[in-house]
Amino acid sequence: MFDKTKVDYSLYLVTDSTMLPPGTTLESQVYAALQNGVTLVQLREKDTDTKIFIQHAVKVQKLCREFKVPLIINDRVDVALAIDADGVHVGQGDMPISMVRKLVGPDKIVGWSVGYEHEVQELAAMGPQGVDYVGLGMVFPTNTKKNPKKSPMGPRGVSKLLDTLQTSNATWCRTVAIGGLHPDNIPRVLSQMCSNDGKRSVDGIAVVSDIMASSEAGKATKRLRNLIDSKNYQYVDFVVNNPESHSPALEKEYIQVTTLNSPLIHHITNKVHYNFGANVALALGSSPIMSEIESEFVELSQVPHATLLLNTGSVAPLESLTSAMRAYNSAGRPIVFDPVGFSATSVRLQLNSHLLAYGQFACIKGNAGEILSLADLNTGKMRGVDSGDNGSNLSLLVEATKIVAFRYRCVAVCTGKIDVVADGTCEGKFKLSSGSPLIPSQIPAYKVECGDIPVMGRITASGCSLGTTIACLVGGLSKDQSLLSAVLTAVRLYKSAGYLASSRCEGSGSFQVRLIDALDQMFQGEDPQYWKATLSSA
Ligand SMILES: Nc1ncnc2c1ncn2[C@@H]1O[C@H](COP(=O)(O)OP(=O)(O)O)[C@@H](O)[C@H]1O
Ligand SMILES: Cc1ncsc1CCOP(=O)(O)O
Ligand SMILES: [Mg+2]
Repeated sequence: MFDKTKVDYSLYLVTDSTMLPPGTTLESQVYAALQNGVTLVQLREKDTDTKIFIQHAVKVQKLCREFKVPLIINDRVDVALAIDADGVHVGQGDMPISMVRKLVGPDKIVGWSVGYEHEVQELAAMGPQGVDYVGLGMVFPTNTKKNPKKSPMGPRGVSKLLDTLQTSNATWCRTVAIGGLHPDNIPRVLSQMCSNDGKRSVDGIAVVSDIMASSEAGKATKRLRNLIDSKNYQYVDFVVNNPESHSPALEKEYIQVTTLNSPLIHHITNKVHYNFGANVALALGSSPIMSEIESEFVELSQVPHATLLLNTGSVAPLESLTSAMRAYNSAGRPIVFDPVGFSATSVRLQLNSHLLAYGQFACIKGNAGEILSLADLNTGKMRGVDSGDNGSNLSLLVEATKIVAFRYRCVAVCTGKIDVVADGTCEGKFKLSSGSPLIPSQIPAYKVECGDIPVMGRITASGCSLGTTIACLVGGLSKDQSLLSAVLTAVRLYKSAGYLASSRCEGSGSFQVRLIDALDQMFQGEDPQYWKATLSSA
């Protein structure tokens, strides 16, 4: 009998014998998985005759006992009782939890599939005698569930369910994330799935096809085991921690390295920003390419120092944006994300939420309306792409920027009269079960300001072109330099250039030209007095 309070949920194999590769059996796959680090097994064999199901269950149970790993039976409470399994897992449409518990008794493990906050509240109301753990999902679409009833929730959706577990004090209940989890997304989702209080992350992940459909199930399991145990998600090929303190001398070094490396800045952006963005990149010693040609994305992402600026102002097709994101994430190259008009329309909200669910961004930048919306702190709906009345008090904007940085494990930038920068990367580290290395309020945040420069907010693509500036400095990074410092340098450079240009222009028309002049001069020149914007802790 297992002490169900001591179950290790970290790597949960859910079986499916419909996807076995030739030459393997259900038992051989389970055995290879048990040998290489699976910590819990669920026998889930839909549409199998009871007799055959029981035959498999007895064999698998024997294997699990050899490795001291609990065996959970999916759906079939009768089979679980018949073989004295260690527990049972039921879905929302299966036998009610109260009946399951009555049949299996208090010591067996009872698991429940959960996808909505009200289902979490329901389990919380049952108390500890109800559900012992929940399968949260589906995180992403998966072919092991026919006609999924729910749209994929992504790591953000799981985090919301973790929030509900926290707010409903279901402290006893453990959690596993399930649905479309594979090596290319597991580190990312493990680093992003966390309650907003920073205290609870998932206790593990459930996988199906990566093991069951693999002709090398043992090797596949070991790879998953290593990803989970690494507790580290280094999503770009330079450091995401920030050992050095920021200084003008450091900024000069970052500018020099950008000039030296002349990063390729791949823009997928809105039509308004095209020309302006390309010229800003050139002024900053970088090499712009504006391309929505999907068939060249992988090739572009492999160019040394390639960086993607994903700006959804006039949205390109979702498939195109997603494939670009996947290419740069796979290449370990940074993506700067500008979700223009994030909540202005349901189309934009859905598109940007999809991108946030499927990709990792090095930097997410937006105006006050966009950042407040991303942090679920926007009282109203954005009107168009402009920030709206961003008279919101600075402390709210700082809080929102920290939340965005925390949720998406990136450096977040909120623009306005005062720009806010927050580093939620937590040095790429994550923890199972016990939340995040940092909670939102502990996220380091900075202010960059240079007084009121109204003209900066009155030209279009000025925010977009800050995105280009950030992409240039981030793209130029060498291996031992830090993401945060590159973003801080970009924001201070751009704000200072805006100040300089505003003192030279005759109005918003000439401001844009003067801005490029100022960027060009400041980037090439040695005049520290141009760097008027101040950086301070927020
Ligand atoms: N009133 C202002 N004073 C100083 N800088 C500003 C002001 N308004 C905007 N900016 C700067 O202009 C750029 C665009 O900011 P914002 O208008 O918030 O973004 P967007 O163009 O995406 O709506 C940012 O670099 C920001 O720092
Ligand atoms: C006007 C407009 N419409 C779609 S994108 C865009 C430009 C937005 O640029 P920015 O975010 O820099 O103001
Ligand atoms: Mg903008």
